[in-house]
Amino acid sequence: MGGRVNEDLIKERRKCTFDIKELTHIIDCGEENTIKRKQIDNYILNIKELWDDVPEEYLSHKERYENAIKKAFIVLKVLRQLHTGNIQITDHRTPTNVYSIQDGIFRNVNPLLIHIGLFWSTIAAQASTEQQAEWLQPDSSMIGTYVQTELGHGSFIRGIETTATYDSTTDEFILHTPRLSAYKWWPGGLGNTANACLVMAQLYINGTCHGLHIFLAQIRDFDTHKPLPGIKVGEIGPKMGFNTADNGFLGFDNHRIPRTNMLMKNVQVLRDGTYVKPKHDKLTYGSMLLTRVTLISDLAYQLSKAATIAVRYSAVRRQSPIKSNEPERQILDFVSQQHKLFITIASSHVYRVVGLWMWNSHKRVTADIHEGNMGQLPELHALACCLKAISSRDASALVEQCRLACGGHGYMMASNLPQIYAYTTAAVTYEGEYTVLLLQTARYLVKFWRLAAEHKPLPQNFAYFEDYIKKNFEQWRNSPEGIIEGFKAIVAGKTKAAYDTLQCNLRNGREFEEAWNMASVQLTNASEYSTISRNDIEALQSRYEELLALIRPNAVGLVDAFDIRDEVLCSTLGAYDGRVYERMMEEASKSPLNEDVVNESFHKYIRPVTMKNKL
Ligand SMILES: CCCCCCCC/C=C\CCCCCC(=O)SCCNC(=O)CCNC(=O)[C@H](O)C(C)(C)COP(=O)(O)OP(=O)(O)OC[C@H]1O[C@@H](n2cnc3c(N)ncnc32)[C@H](O)[C@@H]1OP(=O)(O)O
Ligand SMILES: Cc1cc2nc3c(=O)[nH]c(=O)nc-3n(C[C@H](O)[C@H](O)[C@H](O)COP(=O)(O)OP(=O)(O)OC[C@H]3O[C@@H](n4cnc5c(N)ncnc54)[C@H](O)[C@@H]3O)c2cc1C
Repeated sequence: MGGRVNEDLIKERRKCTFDIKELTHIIDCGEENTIKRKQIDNYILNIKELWDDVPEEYLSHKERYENAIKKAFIVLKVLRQLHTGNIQITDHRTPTNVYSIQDGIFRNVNPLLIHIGLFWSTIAAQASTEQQAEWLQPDSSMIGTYVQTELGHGSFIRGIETTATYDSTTDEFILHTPRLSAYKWWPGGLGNTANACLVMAQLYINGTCHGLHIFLAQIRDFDTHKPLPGIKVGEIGPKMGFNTADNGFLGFDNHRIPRTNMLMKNVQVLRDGTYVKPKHDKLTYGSMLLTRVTLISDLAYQLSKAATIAVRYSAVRRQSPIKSNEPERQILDFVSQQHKLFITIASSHVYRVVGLWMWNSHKRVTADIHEGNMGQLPELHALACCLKAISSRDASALVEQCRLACGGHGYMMASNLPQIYAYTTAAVTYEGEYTVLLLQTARYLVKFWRLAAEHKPLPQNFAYFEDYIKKNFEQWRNSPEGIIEGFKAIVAGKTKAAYDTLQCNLRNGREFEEAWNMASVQLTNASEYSTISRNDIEALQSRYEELLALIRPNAVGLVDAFDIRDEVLCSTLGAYDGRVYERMMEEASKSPLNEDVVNESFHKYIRPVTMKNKL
């Protein structure tokens, strides 16, 4: 759409007091990354076949999938070309990767997301060198997915019922789905797209269960794409979002795979059935750990999209004067509106920085694990669980806040805010449900509180538990250091309260697991523990309002610095030029209900009723 940029946005950009490009480079971790990102953006966004004539909301469930799969294979080809050209596109230090561009191309989810993101990365992390050499071929026929969750079990994966039984006479595993609740249910791309999968199953050798292991299984013929004998596979149906992801179900009827299809980097089953244990029980859960870490950055990016849309719209939208004799004001001038939006911008930066830090920590800990040192794994797991849970919950709440901040127009699909919300809120559940993950972190904290309570030595990271016990916390100070101290007090107080309840339940004769369940609200909820006083809260509130006023002239500059192209934002409300009403009218004209001046239903159903008495 050509035309002038909205006058209010022009003024906002003139008001900005910092160098927008400089912030973009900081967000991208350096100017060279910004340049690389823009090159990839240009390259991909110039592929004409990736753009829709009809907005995808008007397509049927089947058409949506077919449209998405067409695009997915164009993108896959590009990915392979870029890889061949040695362009590193999967570096999660920054959004300088092809994943962010996909948001625009699919306006939904790439059906190959799990193939690209989880299938290959799990093989790379958990298959032996020989297996990798065989499977990780650039021209592989495999389109895979990650198949873990079942109808009956998602959170409690030890309860998974699919079995992989070793048959030493044929040197094979027999994959089997013993009952309905054991059907695999949810994996992305499983419904129609994948011809292979990594399946999580209980390993049985000579009648002994060795717990969960990962197996590579072909499920469809590479040539005809028909399900192999003994495989029942299909798609699970429409969802709140993720509708192009063909999430699927899968059942095995004594399906045989070679022994060498178990992922054997960390654990092995030998030809004679000997089981060689891994160095750490939970290395099999490594893909979940990695995806949780990756998600923090992805959620930061979703927040930056929502903030860009809502802030630009709020600068363009004028409604009601503040003083009665004044013209109507930009809704961005209302302090309550600033409160809704600026927190979203800030949260995006927070999770971007934390996501990057976690990504680097993951790299470091993985390198240690390769050297046989598992020492840092529990802390990384505890942090990843907590941060994935909190970032997804915050992101979905803030995206929804941005949608509401756009009033009625935020309810339009063409604003793209409903789709961003549907995408973001799914992350609260998948890859470890919110409460379940918080309880994993609580388990870790309680362990160290027990050491503190028993006056045993604590690692440096937990020294503040001891400070709390000795009442060494300083009075609240309104400064970054003071805020960190305040958070430490909250964590220590919260952990102590939960620990005390746990102990009390145990003293009352409860078994540990039951006592844990009874304390679980305290284990997950924030509590009132703080060194902060009522006066401090009032001081903080007025400081906060001062800061809102300080940010106000830079609001549009701050979201421009996210540097998200219109083709990726896909929003009538958030485009760079701010021509909101023109875009809304243009989008409305695409509705199939506007194709005929009089819809045929009028003659069939309306007219016979409304004209009845007049005939
Ligand atoms: C890469 C490119 C992608 C980029 C794009 C990103 C966007 C992605 C978008 C969409 C993707 C959608 C993907 C969705 C995929 C899925 O959802 S796959 C399925 C995921 N499922 C889950 O996450 C299940 C959650 N449940 C669990 O993880 C486990 O059941 C549990 C951890 C809750 C409990 O496991 P359990 O075996 O029962 O352990 P416990 O007895 O509770 O604890 C035992 C000890 O093990 C430690 N531990 C647990 N997990 C880990 C781990 N991952 N790593 C290290 N350690 C672990 C735990 O702390 C206990 O330690 P202690 O005994 O010492 O206390
Ligand atoms: C969009 C989407 C994509 C997905 N993609 C994949 C995929 O590619 N591959 C795959 O294998 N899976 C996938 N999943 C499945 C996903 O990982 C699971 O849905 C998720 O792990 C939650 O498990 P659940 O559905 O069993 O929830 P449940 O565990 O049944 O949760 C229901 C409620 O019970 C509570 N609860 C459960 N256990 C406890 C406990 N111990 N203590 C306290 N409360 C508890 C939860 O907090 C929640 O409130 C996907 C899911 C979605 C929504």
